[in-house]
Amino acid sequence: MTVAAGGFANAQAAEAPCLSVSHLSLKFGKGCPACEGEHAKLERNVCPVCGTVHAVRDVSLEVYPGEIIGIVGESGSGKSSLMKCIYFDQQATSGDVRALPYDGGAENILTCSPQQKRFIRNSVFGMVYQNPYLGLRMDFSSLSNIAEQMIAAGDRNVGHMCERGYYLLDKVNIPARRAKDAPALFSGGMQQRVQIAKALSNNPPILLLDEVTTGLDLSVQASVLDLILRIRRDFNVSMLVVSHDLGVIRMLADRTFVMLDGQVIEHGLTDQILEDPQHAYTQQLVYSLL
Ligand SMILES: Nc1ncnc2c1ncn2[C@@H]1O[C@H](COP(=O)(O)OP(=O)(O)OP(=O)(O)O)[C@@H](O)[C@H]1O
Repeated sequence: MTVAAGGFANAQAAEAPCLSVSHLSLKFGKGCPACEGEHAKLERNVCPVCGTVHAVRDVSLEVYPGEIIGIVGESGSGKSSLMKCIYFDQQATSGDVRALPYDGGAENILTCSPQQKRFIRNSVFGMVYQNPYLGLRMDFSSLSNIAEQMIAAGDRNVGHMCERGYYLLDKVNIPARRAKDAPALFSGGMQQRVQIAKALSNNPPILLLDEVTTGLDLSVQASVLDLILRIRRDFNVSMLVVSHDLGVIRMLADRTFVMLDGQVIEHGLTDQILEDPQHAYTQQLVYSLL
């Protein structure tokens, strides 16, 4: 198993996407002839005949090195399910996902063994959840949270873990004097910053961020968004950012995919989507932002 950390050295690799998702689908239920295939008839994302929920339908996207891709859509559109499938929190029903940093993208990582998936989760991806309770051990110190992630990737050098922990906490603006405090004692914005530091522990080339600013005060939200942009610049990581808030996507994403009822209904450069939305739903989203 090999992983190229923190971006790609040669120009050829920089041309290739670091993450490719092809025809990814996730359904809850068995499906039936009425809801499968090209002429499927669904009510929103639900089959009116068998009740199967088609949470993600045939989604394809590519993320290039150093790029931030935004996924936007209303609640229930399938954004989080898509992210969960990529990070193996949820088993996709079908599809193909390749990560260039993992064996040069030779394998569909959805079909990897549990051991390979653990490696990919620890070393190729860094995950930041909306709910910090999912990403952090609230009663461990912030330093221990980072060390835990490094141990999971095979690091056993206490000095190295400590050094990296202080370095990353400093990068996310957590002062050294709070490094031994548990995240349970921190504000929501600080918890998200510790989650970001933990996600960066093993220098993963791809960060996955799921509604990371939802529920935070506006000023705290702005500081976390600034931090994310700084992290992209300093660590040269690619990011997949999920949010229901087009304002967040506008600030972060180079390209944007709009999801509705499990499908991508529109995608393009974020500026293009904002200036000239084509789909009626995207137009509604954009006008509500003005
Ligand atoms: N375990 C499950 N069983 C059945 N349906 C599910 C399950 N998990 C999710 N869904 C459905 O899948 C669809 C997509 O959900 P998902 O959470 O991905 O949406 P979302 O766009 O991320 O919305 P939110 O931000 O509210 O989570 C929704 O219709 C949801 O009800």
